[in-house]
Amino acid sequence: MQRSVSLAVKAAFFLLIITAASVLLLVQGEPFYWVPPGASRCVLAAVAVTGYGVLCARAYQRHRPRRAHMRSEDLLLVAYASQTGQAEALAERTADALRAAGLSVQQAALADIDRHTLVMTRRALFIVSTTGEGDAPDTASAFFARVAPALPRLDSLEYGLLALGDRSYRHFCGFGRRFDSWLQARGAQSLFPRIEVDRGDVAALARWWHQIEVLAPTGIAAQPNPTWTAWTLLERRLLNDGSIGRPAFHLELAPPLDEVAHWRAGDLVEIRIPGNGGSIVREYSIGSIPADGRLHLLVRQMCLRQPDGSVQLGVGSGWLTRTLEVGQSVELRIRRNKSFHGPADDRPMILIGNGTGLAGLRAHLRERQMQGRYRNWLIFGERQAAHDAFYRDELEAMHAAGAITRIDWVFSRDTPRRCYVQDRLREHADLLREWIEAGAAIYVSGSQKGMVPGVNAALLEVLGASALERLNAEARYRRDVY
Ligand SMILES: Cc1cc2nc3c(=O)[nH]c(=O)nc-3n(C[C@H](O)[C@H](O)[C@H](O)COP(=O)(O)O)c2cc1C
Repeated sequence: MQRSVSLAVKAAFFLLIITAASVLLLVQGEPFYWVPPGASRCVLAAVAVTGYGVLCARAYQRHRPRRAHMRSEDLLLVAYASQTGQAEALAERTADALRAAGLSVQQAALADIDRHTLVMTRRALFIVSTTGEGDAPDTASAFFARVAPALPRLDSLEYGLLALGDRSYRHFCGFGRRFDSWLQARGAQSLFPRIEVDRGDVAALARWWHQIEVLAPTGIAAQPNPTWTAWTLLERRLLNDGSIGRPAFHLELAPPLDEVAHWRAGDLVEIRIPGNGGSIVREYSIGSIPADGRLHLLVRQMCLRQPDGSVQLGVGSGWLTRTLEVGQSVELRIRRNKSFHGPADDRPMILIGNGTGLAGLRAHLRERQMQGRYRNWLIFGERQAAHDAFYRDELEAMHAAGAITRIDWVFSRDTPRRCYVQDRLREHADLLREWIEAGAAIYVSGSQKGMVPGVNAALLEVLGASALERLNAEARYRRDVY
């Protein structure tokens, strides 16, 4: 900024001189008495050309040092691949800590890194999670489709890798491990052995911070997690009385009096569930927007069968829907989940979800209404129309008011043949293609088991693999899965 201002001042000064000389020339005829008559115009032209050349050279120099800087030893790339925001949040904290220690850091989503940047980078930290069945987060698949195939070897790259995962899945840190092997195969050198984090494992994260400290010669400031704040449960309502499905509750929480909470549709909340052996953390999609003044959750009571055959409520959902009482406080913190934020422009949005996946979609619909973006198509699936049409009145009112273009309610148990959201997509294949041609983005929210793969298969059928890949690369196909 500073430099472009001084360049502009120089350019203005230069123009002033030329103008002044031209005026002199017009008024006095021959201002340059030391040159032969008639040569003044040549002198002016020479001055103009030289000045222009100097300006160009300065502009070129302005860019050159930056590129040289990119090469410098201490520029560090912190890249992340995240599905639900944890890797992204860690990348941000890592980058902040290193910047505070005086290093030049570039932080970026893996999907936004181009070939040039990766080839120029000497040191990088990668923080990547695994989703699906050992899969890469959606945004990272764009990197592998677009950048990875064209990359030369990365022999001069040194890197550290933090892989986030959950051991209860079959392919623990599946993507992190594959990404590590891919880097090795390209000739990149690891700065330290890959660190794998099982469900936020504190010891593994401490190892990461130790390695970060080693990279920062002056040491880094302690990196506590963003602080927890005590919110108050103001309301809890059963939404599916009489349903054959497990009870689903609408919860409303108010922030502490002195807190102005900020979040966007698509963000999540981490809740500290107190227990005998210490607290555990559970995460939920936020179902409201800050303008609502309250944080809304849609929580399904989970049941776990114990080894002795008895049935127990899930730790998080049991506490939130039964133990916790209205008026009591809940320790929580909001987590940004950029990969499920709404489109930046007013393109149409197709929102597909089932069960409690409606929470995040509802937040989007409310945000879109606030933004005056009304081209929204909601496709929501549950079991029975009589009991499971969560938020029906509110959503139908938005539809009637024109804030939602179209709603498809799909109830699987109301018809002899079970019908799911993916079937509805196939039924409306033409309409779907029309919306996509009009630039629509697809947002899917719901369970990994059944719905999300089912919707993916239907989209593949209707739109084709390359179109779906393109949508993914353009961030027009986003998923919030659990
Ligand atoms: C739908 C879903 C599928 C997952 N699949 C895997 C998996 O196959 N292997 C694994 O190690 N972790 C798996 N996880 C756990 C995530 O990797 C872990 O929660 C991680 O911290 C999420 O980081 P993120 O928020 O940056 O995406 C899965 C999580 C979800 C919600």
